[in-house]
Amino acid sequence: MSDREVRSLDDALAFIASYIEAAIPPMRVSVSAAYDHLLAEDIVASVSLPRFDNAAMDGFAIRTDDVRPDGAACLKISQTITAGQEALSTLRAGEAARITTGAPVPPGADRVVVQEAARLDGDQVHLRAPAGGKLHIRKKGEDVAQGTVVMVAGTRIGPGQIALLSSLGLRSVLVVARPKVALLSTGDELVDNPGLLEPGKIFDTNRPMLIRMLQAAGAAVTDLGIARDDPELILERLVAAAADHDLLISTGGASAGFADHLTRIIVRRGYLEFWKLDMRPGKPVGFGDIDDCPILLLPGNPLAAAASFALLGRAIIARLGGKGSNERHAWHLPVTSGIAKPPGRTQVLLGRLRQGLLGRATAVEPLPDQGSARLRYLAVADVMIVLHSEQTEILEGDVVEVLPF
Ligand SMILES: Nc1nc2c(c(=O)[nH]1)N[C@H]1C(S)=C(S)[C@@H](COP(=O)(O)OP(=O)(O)OC[C@H]3O[C@@H](n4cnc5c(N)ncnc54)[C@H](O)[C@@H]3O)O[C@H]1N2
Ligand code: MOO
Repeated sequence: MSDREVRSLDDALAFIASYIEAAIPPMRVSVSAAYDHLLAEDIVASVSLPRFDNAAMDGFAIRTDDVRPDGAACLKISQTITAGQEALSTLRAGEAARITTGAPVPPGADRVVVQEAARLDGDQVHLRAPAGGKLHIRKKGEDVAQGTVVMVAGTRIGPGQIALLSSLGLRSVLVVARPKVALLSTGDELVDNPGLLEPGKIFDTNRPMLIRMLQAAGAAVTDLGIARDDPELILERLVAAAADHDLLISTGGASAGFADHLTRIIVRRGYLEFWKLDMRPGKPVGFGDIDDCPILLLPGNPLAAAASFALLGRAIIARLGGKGSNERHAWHLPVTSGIAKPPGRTQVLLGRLRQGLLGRATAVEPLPDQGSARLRYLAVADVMIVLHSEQTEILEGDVVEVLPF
């Protein structure tokens, strides 16, 4: 496809979907190392949970047949079973087994009576087990039946998923490998370390922000630091990183100025597949490859970098992880005030969520002062509002697409 054909955001996403054909291969990791990864396989329970009938309370395992009609029973304590032991002998008529929570219920027993309802008397126990009372037995497979699909591919592994995987006794799981992304800031004006700034310099804003956005998107980030506006130096850094990364991302130098080198650099070692989209901010965004490694050129203005990363960078990373690049993780919410927008381009605005009951977002407030170089509202925003190319006048209460920041 030539760069002429890719003009809209949708064209760009379709291009990315066809360009990145193969996902990076999934990897097998231990259950604990799978934390925060996406599962790359369905998990089928190879065992039942609970694995065996066990006591839900500390007390006595009994046979209901031994309970008198008035709910009382006097039984001989024939065995003691604690959690971790095996229940070997069958409970016979007239017997009770002293048992702890989690211990296997002996064959023959069909009920556990809590110790608060029992009184010991030598090797006898007097207890009350009225009809209709709780059985206090956790039955084998009542939680998870063997053969059930308990997690599907694509699930993000959090603490709860780790709990279930561990309970099933899995040693390892197949997860989507984190795409390795190298990030480079470009610009003579940029300085990294807080301290005194020489006249004309500014602190790098984009890289610290993008590192976190990349990590949140599931990437393993290599920080390539800042490169001066020197084409040879920028090319050298990108070529070196292309060898062992799945994606390169640059910020700055993406537009048309005499010191904007990125588009010219790329064509020396690869292709510029598309450049400049009908989108604001983020218009000068570009995509291509260097030594067969895809590269995303983000514009230098911070909001432009954030918006184009949210729309295109996340799509590339999702694609590398095996997803369709058009499946954006977005919400839809009504806006609290109207927005005027020219047709024919995608527009991204910063927004703040309005929370309703239980912190649920009920609406989104478009924030003012949306110049793409302005920083103040970046710290107030929690989302980006994406207005599509065909949308024009958005009225208060109209539902819009909202992306997490
Ligand atoms: N003649 C034209 N000028 C510009 C155009 C255009 O089409 N024609 N497009 C404008 C738009 S839209 C954007 S967005 C910017 C994008 O420019 P570049 O990607 O070439 O970025 P730079 O020129 O290097 O920087 C732009 C701006 O952003 C600041 N910057 C850059 N990197 C960082 C960083 N890591 N942290 C903080 N700030 C950064 C830089 O100092 C500039 O102020 O171009 C417009 N111009
Ligand atoms: O696209 Mo630029 O991103 O307007 O600021």
